[in-house]
Amino acid sequence: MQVKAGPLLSNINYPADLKQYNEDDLEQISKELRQYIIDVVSVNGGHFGASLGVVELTVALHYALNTPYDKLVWDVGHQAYGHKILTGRRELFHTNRVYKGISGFPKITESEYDTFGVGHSSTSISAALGMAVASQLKGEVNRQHVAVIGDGAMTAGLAFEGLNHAGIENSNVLVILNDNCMSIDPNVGALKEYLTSITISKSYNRFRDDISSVLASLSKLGPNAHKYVKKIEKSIKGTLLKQSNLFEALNFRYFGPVDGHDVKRLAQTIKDLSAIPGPKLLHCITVKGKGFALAEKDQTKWHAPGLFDKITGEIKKSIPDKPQPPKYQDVFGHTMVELAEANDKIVGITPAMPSGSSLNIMMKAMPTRALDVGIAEQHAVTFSAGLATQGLVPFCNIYSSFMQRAYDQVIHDVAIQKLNVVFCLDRAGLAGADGATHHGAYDIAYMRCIPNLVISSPMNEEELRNLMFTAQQENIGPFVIRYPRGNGVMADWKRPFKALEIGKGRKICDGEDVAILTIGHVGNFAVESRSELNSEGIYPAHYDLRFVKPLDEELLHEVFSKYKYILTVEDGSLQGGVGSAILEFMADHGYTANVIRLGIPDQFIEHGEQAELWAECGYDKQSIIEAVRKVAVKRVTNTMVG
Ligand SMILES: Cc1ncc(C[n+]2csc(CCOP(=O)(O)OP(=O)(O)O)c2C)c(N)n1
Ligand SMILES: CC(=O)[C@@H](O)[C@H](O)COP(=O)(O)O
Ligand SMILES: [Mg+2]
Repeated sequence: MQVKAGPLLSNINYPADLKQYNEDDLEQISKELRQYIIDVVSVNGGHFGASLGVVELTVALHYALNTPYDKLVWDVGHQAYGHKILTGRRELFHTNRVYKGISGFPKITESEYDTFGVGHSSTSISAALGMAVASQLKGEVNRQHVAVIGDGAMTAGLAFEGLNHAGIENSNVLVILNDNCMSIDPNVGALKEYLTSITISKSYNRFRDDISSVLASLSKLGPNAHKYVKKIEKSIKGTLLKQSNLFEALNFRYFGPVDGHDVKRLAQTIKDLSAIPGPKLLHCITVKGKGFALAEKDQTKWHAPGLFDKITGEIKKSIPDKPQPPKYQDVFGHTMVELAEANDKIVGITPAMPSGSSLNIMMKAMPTRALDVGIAEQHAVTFSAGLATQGLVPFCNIYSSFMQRAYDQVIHDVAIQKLNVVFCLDRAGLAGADGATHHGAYDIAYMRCIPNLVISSPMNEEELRNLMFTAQQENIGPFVIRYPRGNGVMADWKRPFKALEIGKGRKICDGEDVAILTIGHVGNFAVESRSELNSEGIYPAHYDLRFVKPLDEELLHEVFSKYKYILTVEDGSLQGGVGSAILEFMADHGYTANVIRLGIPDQFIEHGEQAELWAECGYDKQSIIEAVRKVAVKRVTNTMVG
């Protein structure tokens, strides 16, 4: 749905248009930009609070900088809607995150203003530094390199690796720390406490005022201004502040805290800072959800609320004809509490996704036994390993695509030492509207090659519970359970726990000619395909593998000795996935059969509804029907039982 922009915003297609306006118009432009984001996101969905919080910062940056010559890098990118609207995509913004529409994150192929593709957090400082060093090496002059990073993203080790390096490079990098005290859930950790303390500390406020007056006089001082700043800095700050300010100690010049909603002052400050060479950090205080009262009040709920009524703030729920099964994440959350009540060794860990993983259910019920460790996947894994060395049973819940960050930790800290860590990989498979950066496409392939791991995937909620129950038993070793974004299939999922035999799959039905082998939730697509195929006289067998590793060899010997065609279906990359494992089994045991593999092809899949993407990749119900039809022989009658 197309939405009309306000009178000033409708004249702005690119930053050059913005620059035609007077500084005094920036407030009105910010107002219209904020309203435009509200208007579109309310009917289209997407991330919300983060973009509202940086409206003024976005306007100020594009007003003060010379983008795209100056390089502006957004961290995570979920806050970059204003940036998209001001850089040639206002008219397209209604297609944000829609299948074949524009991406919800900055993307290098989408616009020259998107300097770096993002989606995963905490990359901005390293990327901006890389650009700044490249500028130096290429002899480019007067180019600014700006990283805008949130306080949540700043909790990651990667952000500190970037700061640590930038502090000795003397490159032209400005880090803007967008501090709203929030990650998706409230931000956590000692850094957050430090940022709060410098925000309220009197000496820093005094320091901020001193710096502000220096900056105010800068424009009068001309091109040699930075020399004066250095001199004054020396006398104001001395070693005392350097020692007491984390960023100063890392050789950054620290400015702030400043009001991140005072657009005019922000624009002036950014212009002034551009005249100062070397690494600088501007600490901006903003409010996530700014300008939409409910979003300011419940910032977690309004991080990405779905569709809503922009007047009443009512979040719209699509009303299904029948009650929906629960989300896999909620089954995980409730089951954690049940298991932890019975087993006091269990601990829950999430790197900054309490709501997304539903570990918040356990955090509420057992606050000392469920921990949010910040956006720190590597730490989450090694911390879990540490817990496991002491006989505890950590359930470390990480979205499949974010687990890519912690690969070495899985191998080096957990698998080699065969520690009892349970990895619950949520959002495994195609994640939907977040697109290529967030699809959990690779976990099967990248985990399958690691010795000592058990890798499993439940076909429904009961299986998820039973796999969790199985994984927490003593001396099981590292255990991976992968499950997708969204709902399961069972109304009555809360059934008594049952231990599953590791490496054992199950036969769902016998058949003729073709055997379908599935792993995880996509097994339901095969079940759904059956009635249509049966009505045509086609009767494929169906097996749910349940374990990717170890494979159920007995089951596979049965399949290869009975069926001519074997169709594998997985919600993961074909390269190195379950289908590949079946081909390896076939080669290792000298079988010959026609193995047809359905899954994610060797390309990055863009954004859209999950169902659209499953169809595009060719492993939804319809694709299974078509693949089986191509090879199966039609029978007039059949005696097979389902
Ligand atoms: C590596 C990684 N882990 C987790 C996430 C999920 N995530 C997206 S935004 C976000 C919170 C970011 O907080 P902050 O940087 O402060 O930005 P804000 O939303 O507050 O503006 C998280 C945890 C991610 N995108 N990347
Ligand atoms: C930007 C980001 O990484 C998160 O906000 C992500 O979009 C969450 O995804 P879910 O909605 O699947 O929790
Ligand atoms: Mg934040």
